[in-house]
Amino acid sequence: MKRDNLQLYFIMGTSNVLIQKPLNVLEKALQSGITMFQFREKGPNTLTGQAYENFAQECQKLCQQYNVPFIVNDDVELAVKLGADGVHIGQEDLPVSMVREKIGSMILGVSVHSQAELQTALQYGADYVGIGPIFATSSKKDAKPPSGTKFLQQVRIQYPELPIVAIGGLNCSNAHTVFKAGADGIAVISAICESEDISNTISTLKSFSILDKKIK
Ligand SMILES: Cc1ncsc1CCOP(=O)(O)O
Ligand SMILES: C=C1C=NC(C)=NC1=N
Ligand SMILES: [Mg+2]
Repeated sequence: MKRDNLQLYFIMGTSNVLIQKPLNVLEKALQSGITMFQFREKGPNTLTGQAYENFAQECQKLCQQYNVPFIVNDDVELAVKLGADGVHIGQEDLPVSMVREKIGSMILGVSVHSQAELQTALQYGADYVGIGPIFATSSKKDAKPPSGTKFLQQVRIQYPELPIVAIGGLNCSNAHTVFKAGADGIAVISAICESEDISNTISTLKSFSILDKKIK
């Protein structure tokens, strides 16, 4: 995984897409240039069983067509079964050590909210860390309170080379702040799922990271 893969990391499940069809939203996002995708089918009235697996497979197929890494949230078994490009786990999921054993050299992303959680993630060779929620979000029911960019800045200073993606309430009007704080990329759900113009939203979100590189 290259740090650039994290630039615009789209996360979606059926519960995040209100009107359009989830697979149409994903295809549009892939055509518009997302750089990584996370399958996150979680929460009330989401797909289960064979339908769940089929949906994941459809998403994976689309990502393969556009040569974009396909990451599975939480469900390590599914990721291994599908031969996904990676998994993303939180601290409440399987212990990071066990996951690394199960997935071998697949991409391993870990959510971290504290120095202790960061050390655990690094100890077991996380390929990237997810830091957030930066701002308030309604896409994750059990999200912790918004942390702002303080912890993000701290981690960047401590680990200049660590791939970091910021997440939580990110959109076209605030994404620039997390790139300035040192994130390699942003992870978004609603900014894309609820966008009136997905390609415009995506090109705007991506512009901040290129812009910041020039400014730096
Ligand atoms: C999965 C997750 N983890 C921390 S916040 C969040 C939800 C992000 O969704 P949105 O981009 O719509 O705020
Ligand atoms: C909670 C999360 C934090 N960060 C990322 C990238 N994905 C998640 N599901
Ligand atoms: Mg989780």
